Amino acid sequence: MGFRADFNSQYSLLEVLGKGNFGVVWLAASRHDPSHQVAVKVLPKVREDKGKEENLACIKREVALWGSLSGDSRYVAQLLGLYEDGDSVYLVQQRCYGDLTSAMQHGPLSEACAAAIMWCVLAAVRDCHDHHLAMVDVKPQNFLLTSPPLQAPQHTQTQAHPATAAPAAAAGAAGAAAAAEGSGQPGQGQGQCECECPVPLLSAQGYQASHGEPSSPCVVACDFGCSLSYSELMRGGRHGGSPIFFAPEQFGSSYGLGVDVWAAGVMLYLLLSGRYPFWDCKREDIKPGMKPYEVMLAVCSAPIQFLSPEWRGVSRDARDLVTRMLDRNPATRLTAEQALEHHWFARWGAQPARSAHADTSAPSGHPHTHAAAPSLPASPCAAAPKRCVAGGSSPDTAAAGCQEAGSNIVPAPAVAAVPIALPADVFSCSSADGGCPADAFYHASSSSSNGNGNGNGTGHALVAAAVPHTAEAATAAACQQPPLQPQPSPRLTPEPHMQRVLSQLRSPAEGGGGGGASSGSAGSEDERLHSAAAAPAAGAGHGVGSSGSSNEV
Ligand SMILES: Nc1ncnc2c1ncn2[C@@H]1O[C@H](COP(=O)(O)OP(=O)(O)OP(=O)(O)O)[C@@H](O)[C@H]1O
Repeated sequence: MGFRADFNSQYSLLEVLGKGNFGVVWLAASRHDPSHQVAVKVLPKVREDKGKEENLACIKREVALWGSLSGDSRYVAQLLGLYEDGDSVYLVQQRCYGDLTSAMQHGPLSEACAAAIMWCVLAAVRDCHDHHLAMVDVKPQNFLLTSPPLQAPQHTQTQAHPATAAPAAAAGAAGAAAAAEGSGQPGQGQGQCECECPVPLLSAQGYQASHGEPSSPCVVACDFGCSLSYSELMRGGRHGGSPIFFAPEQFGSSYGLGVDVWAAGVMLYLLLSGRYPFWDCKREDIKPGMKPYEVMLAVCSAPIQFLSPEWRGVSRDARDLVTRMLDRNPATRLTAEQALEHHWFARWGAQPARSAHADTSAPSGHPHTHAAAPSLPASPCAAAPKRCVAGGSSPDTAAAGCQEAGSNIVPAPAVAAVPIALPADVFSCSSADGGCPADAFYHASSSSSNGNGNGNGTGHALVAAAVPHTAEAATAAACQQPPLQPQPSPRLTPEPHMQRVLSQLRSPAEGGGGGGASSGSAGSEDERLHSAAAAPAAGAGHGVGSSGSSNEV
């Protein structure tokens, strides 16, 4: 393949970080400088389901797309070196700490946290689009944490998301905090600062780190196996990816870059509520074994609502952004660039107007390669509107309480539903608490991930403060505890052979030219890509059928 053949003399494999469908990701150290640790994805050259040549062509294609992006975007996991031997290919890359699902396992995230993460997600998508590439498989599993996640923080007991705390628990930990806050009514406290976040990015420094030089983003994109270049999109996109993140037009035969923004919208909904937008189930409870047509019906026609308890206390700005990203019309859906300019981000300190972050002097010529740090408030905690503890049973009660506490909470309006009859079980949840039995559906596209890649925080202890005695103290502790320092991870330098190998891979003969598609005029092509004809929702089924309708998702 033209890759270097001396992997073993350059790196030693230390431990398995995770397993994918086709390869194993190892933690490895440089033999010359053992403190230099990297992740290495080891892929077999021969796979049972593919001939060797076909398999190698797929690897080359993905490497070409990834290499081109990672050289230009700081929001994409860095590809540092390419090696091979008789049996395997070794992709040396930036060491990360598990994927975003690990940060979501304790329930919804605060808005501050979700904003920091979503900024990086959208910036990665934008950078892909600047390269005339659709990422296509935007989902939490494909964004890796650049710092070790906070281990199940003790303070979640006092700062549990209002909707995730069972009443009994609320009467205990959160209730005690609320009582001490002065409400005198356990479980009805309001105005709790939303500073919990499993991603170590709560401090002003941390937030800045996710936005500007020189620190690193909190998450970076990986896995470009489903990505499609401009010409591939124009020929009619394929049905790669995870259907639950599909945009309506993706069930049809033609789609454009907008599918990534839709998927990012699904992610944002998930981050803020722990639920998928079109199913009233918690993420882990989604009904297993849904057929593609069932997913399609929901995605194409179910109302986008914010009625579940998790949305109490979430700002109108956040819901507005979700709604605009989940616009079923790809022609009017926000672009990634427009989404980054949404005032929800400005609310958290980012001012990502094109003029603010564009760096047209960047050598690559890509205007977003080096984002300038937006101006920041002194502290995101100080600037942050507070999130209610949902003491009342109705959204109105919670809203009133939050408004008293200085927030802009309003009862959540439902987005108009498209009237279409759906099989009841598409939305049904089977267990008593509204949950469904299993999560097979969600994990269908990465079923063999074993979750080993979360990192154990070795050397990066992020110790939760002692449980505060009052809600005020809890707020203060959360806001004033020493800034959680993202681990400094300066841009690593790709090995010298990378440039040569990547340019070979990008040659037209290799067909890996997605990354090279950035030549030529962007304007009208971009517009077409962003709004490539969507299959009408009601008639979108043919696309699924063509990709094998009997397959479960
Ligand atoms: N650079 C990295 N640093 C740390 N952990 C990583 C890194 N890349 C991947 N991982 C972890 O390794 C595991 C497997 O990753 P991999 O990319 O092979 O999975 P996958 O998305 O299922 O891939 P595929 O479907 O292409 O086989 C995941 O759990 C992921 O969190």
